[in-house]
Amino acid sequence: MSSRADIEVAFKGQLGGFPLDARFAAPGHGITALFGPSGCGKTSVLRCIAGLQRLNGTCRVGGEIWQDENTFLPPHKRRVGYVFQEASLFPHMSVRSNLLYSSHGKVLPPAEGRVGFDEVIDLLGLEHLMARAPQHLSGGERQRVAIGRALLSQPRLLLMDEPLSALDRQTRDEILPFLERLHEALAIPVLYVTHDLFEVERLADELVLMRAGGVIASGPLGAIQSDTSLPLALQREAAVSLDAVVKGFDEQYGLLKLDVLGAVFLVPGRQRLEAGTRLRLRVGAGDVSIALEKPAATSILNVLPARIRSARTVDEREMILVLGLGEDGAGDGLLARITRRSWDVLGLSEGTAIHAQVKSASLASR
Ligand SMILES: Nc1ncnc2c1ncn2[C@@H]1O[C@H](COP(=O)(O)OP(=O)(O)OP(=O)(O)O)[C@@H](O)[C@H]1O
Repeated sequence: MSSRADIEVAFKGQLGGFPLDARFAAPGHGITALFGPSGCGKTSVLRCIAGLQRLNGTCRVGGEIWQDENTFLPPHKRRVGYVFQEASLFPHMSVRSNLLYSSHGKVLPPAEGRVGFDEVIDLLGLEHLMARAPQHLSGGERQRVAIGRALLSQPRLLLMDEPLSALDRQTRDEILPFLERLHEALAIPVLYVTHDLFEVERLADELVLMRAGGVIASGPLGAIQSDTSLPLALQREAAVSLDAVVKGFDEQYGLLKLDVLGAVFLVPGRQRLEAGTRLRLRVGAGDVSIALEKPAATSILNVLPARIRSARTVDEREMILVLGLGEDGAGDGLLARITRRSWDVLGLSEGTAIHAQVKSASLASR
């Protein structure tokens, strides 16, 4: 049974003149994003975890001690897979040989707990590229091969350092679904460094917020997104990511019915999806408004019973509210950015039962 503390890191020291003091715990499954502005120390934390940079501290992964006051395992004993911004493939080897590098050119037979060769090829869509040389691959294809090679080294932990930031937007959008599929199919925990909130919203299960060499908060994505004491919820583009399950499809209007905790959303769907498919919904704080009564006639598709969990003033004009979906407010959380005037005119307070009107919610497959 995995627990939140399957990955525990704490590093403290100076990198040149830069003080790093970073401590967090993360579960041994899913994607944990390390998010923060450029130069806040994200890469340095990954390098410390990989054993490539040595600072005082501790690092425990899945019950193994990689570093503590008495231990410092060298990088090759840590079993990490590392994916960098730029894919560094061996130029003289085919895609297939690159993928099989860590198993000395051999496809290992399937075994319990081992990432299978065919599975990786399939998940990353590499079948048709196997005989190619790296110089004949697009940037996105190269990065997919680099991810495959890292996975086939059978890591206990996959470290990804801005794996999409060297790619143009279109290529990034092509790769994201592959990362989402990996995340569904494989049990290897991933620490994913990014300064792109969009990637966090789409991929992360857990979030470690970093600033100036330190960790200001860490925990499940939804909890961090909707913590109004943190900077994320106060940003203009604040949003929550909801994990939803397809319940049905309205053929006539092309609408997907999606279950989240405490509500059912109707969202325009590109295609019919199997009931039970998992999707991620993004709901921006600016797309949610509040009604005390259920509006009798509205063009808004999603008008959802909810309760106000908490509220915080952002500036002289606006407030940010945390809502709990459902009549009892015990479901998933939403953020709503409203004016202070509306708060006063509607006589809102914490605990008030309201209707959340969601003007738009965008979909990403999981
Ligand atoms: N070995 C080192 N010697 C001296 N300074 C270092 C060393 N490693 C990192 N630094 C400094 O530590 C700070 C944090 O760097 P780091 O690359 O970890 O940040 P980051 O959050 O990953 O940034 P980016 O998003 O731009 O990659 C920077 O000021 C960097 O110059």
